[in-house]
Amino acid sequence: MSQFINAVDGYKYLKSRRTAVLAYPFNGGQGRAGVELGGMHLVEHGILEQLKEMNWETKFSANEDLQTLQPASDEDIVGLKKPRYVSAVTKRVAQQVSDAAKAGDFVLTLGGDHSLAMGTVSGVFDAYPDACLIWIDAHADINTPESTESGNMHGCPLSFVMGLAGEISEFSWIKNCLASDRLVYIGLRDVDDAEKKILKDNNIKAFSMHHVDKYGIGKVVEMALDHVNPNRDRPIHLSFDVDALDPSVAPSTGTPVRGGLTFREGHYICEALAETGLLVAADIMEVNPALEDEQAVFQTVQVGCSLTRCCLGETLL
Ligand SMILES: NC(=[NH2+])NCCC[C@H](N)C(=O)O
Ligand SMILES: [Mn+2]
Ligand SMILES: [Mn+2]
Repeated sequence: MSQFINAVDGYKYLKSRRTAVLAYPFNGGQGRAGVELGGMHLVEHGILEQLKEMNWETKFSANEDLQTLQPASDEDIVGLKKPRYVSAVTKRVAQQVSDAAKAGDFVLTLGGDHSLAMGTVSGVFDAYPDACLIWIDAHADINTPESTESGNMHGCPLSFVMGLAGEISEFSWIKNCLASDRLVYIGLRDVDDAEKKILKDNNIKAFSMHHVDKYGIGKVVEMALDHVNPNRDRPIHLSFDVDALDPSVAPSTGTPVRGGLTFREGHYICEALAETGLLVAADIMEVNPALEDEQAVFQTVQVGCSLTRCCLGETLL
């Protein structure tokens, strides 16, 4: 395709075969300790070497100093927990993601909890305003400050980037960058009543596990792309919460829900998106190595690494 003058090995929007790997040791968007260790576990499991082996140059940021962004006091705002900490961290995420995307790198974000996506989505859409977002999750993560029952901001990131969260001065840096027809979900099975109303009112396309069973994952990914990317020309941001996978596949995560994607369905999604040549960024979120036994942690970290490699083309022939 001639419009993609910088096409790099099938990745049409990248300027070189380089991945910016951004790890964020952050757990402030939810209540369970350990999720801050997820990204480094993927690194210790060898994700950087694996990508090098696949001929990707990697540029790694560990963001070990995130704690310094935590304010001394952080009172709830409209029921949101740790709002200032989440805002400060995700603001940094947005800047780093935007810089890397503008440099033409593939942006790989390793969480940490899913509130980090306030930053990744802000950053990707700053660099690529025409992008679309594919959100793989058991949950919709679109609660507003008013609708959230838990107050955990990992259940809210999408309402902030879609302009549904209302005016909160602490989050005034976040732009309404994501239109409702540029978002599609796959894997949903635990959606709050208030979130169902938000999805309906805003006409947001969602493929639940029911649809995966009904149509099969191949057809679901095709329908998802038809919705957000009908001409197959927009950059794609994939945000993958490992709790989309069945707990038998990815047990070490903070909010597991039974009846999830199989190992192959999860990998198929990553492969099919890599195959479009339009993928510019991927988030691998909510791996919590403090949960379940050693074997479960190994399995979850391993699956996080293999999903990542599929996004970067490992299994394409
Ligand atoms: N990223 C996640 N695992 N989110 C879980 C969110 C659960 C629930 N809907 C909430 O808002 O608290
Ligand atoms: Mn989830
Ligand atoms: Mn999530």
